[in-house]
Amino acid sequence: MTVSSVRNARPAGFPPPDGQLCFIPIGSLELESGVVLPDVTVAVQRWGALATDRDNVILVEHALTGDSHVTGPADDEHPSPGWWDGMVGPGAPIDTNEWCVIATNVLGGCRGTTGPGSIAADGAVWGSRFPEISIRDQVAAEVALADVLGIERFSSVVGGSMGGMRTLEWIVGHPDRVDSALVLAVGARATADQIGTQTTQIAAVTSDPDWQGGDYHGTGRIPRVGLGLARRIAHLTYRTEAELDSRFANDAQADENPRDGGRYAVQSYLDHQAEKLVARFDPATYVLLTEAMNRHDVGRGRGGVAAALASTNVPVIVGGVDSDRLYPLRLQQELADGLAGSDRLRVLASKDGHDGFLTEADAVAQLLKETMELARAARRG
Ligand SMILES: CC(=O)SCCNC(=O)CCNC(=O)[C@H](O)C(C)(C)COP(=O)(O)OP(=O)(O)OC[C@H]1O[C@@H](n2cnc3c(N)ncnc32)[C@H](O)[C@@H]1OP(=O)(O)O
Ligand SMILES: N[C@@H](CCO)C(=O)O
Repeated sequence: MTVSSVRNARPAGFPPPDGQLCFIPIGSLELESGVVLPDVTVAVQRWGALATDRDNVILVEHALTGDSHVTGPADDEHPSPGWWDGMVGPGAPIDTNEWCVIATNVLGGCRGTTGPGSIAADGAVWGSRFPEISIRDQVAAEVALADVLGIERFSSVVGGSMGGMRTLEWIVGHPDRVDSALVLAVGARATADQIGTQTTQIAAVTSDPDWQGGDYHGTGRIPRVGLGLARRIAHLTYRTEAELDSRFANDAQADENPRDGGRYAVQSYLDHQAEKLVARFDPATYVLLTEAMNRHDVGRGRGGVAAALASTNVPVIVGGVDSDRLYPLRLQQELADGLAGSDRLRVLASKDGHDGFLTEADAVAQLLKETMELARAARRG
């Protein structure tokens, strides 16, 4: 569907405005690989009212293990509180008195959008038959969703980490449909270090005997041990050496002795992070999305990173965390230098490393407010 035909499209079943989870069919999706994925459904939440001419919509993009639940408490539908709780709402940095905010669960996800744990047309779980996807495919699903909802342009697209990858793909691949953006804690392409740690995480999951080639759904055996190991490896890359040492040093976990089969405090902490993820996340989605991040390269098929970044002039705020060892600041500096719509790099000071894009609420709020200024200026036009 072209942009001009979207302008007059009638939104069928626009998501309710109260953050309630709803499911929107978007039809078939042709992937970058040429494979056609049929009957795709996207899980969506919405906050705030849609303006009459639909020119006030903000798209918020979640990271690897997030979902559409950007804000609000945990409840029956949402096992965790919103991952940017307080950033969206009346009077919040993305003020729903002004903006209509939409968040999706990513293509390939396990929180309502079609993914490897979904049922295919033959009535069986997709499992290992689910095709490989790219970050660009994830954005293609969101473009199709926007078409279905009759949203011609987003006033802003914002996200960090894997959400930042999708935001970048939006402004480079669809600059005519985005008025402004916030790109946080990410780079233009996957680095060797990221691919190294991420392929190791994938190996942890797929070498679990319960993985069963990816066809474990419905067997009663889930590769929980492998996913837990992957999360422990990942979590270490999300934090910093200094923060971990200041919290845990070489302490034993309370009432345990590592010399006697007990655990270190940091070991117990990682066990806890692993248990929490295993309780809420599908291992096949973890593998699929991690491989999509390995392939992230905004320059692919566009003449390389520099040409891709130079090809868009969407006004954009680029931010990074000073202690991020997974997505170090040099990667955001490259974005800030290469994107014509960026004036300079914003640096968030944090002890938390990559997770700073989730934990540094005041600094993130400030960047969101700056981004909303860009969106407002474009809306005033
Ligand atoms: C972008 C997204 O969408 S992701 C979706 C939400 N994000 C996640 O779930 C990511 C996984 N978690 C994280 O990355 C981080 O925990 C964050 C970013 C959510 C929060 O970071 P912080 O506030 O710094 O929390 P921190 O890393 O200290 O973890 C605290 C938890 O560790 C537990 N903990 C601390 N020390 C120990 C220990 N020695 N042994 C066991 N557990 C411990 C705490 O009890 C707390 O548990 P709880 O989360 O169940 O309440
Ligand atoms: N804590 C984040 C890290 C990845 O950006 C997540 O779990 O999605």
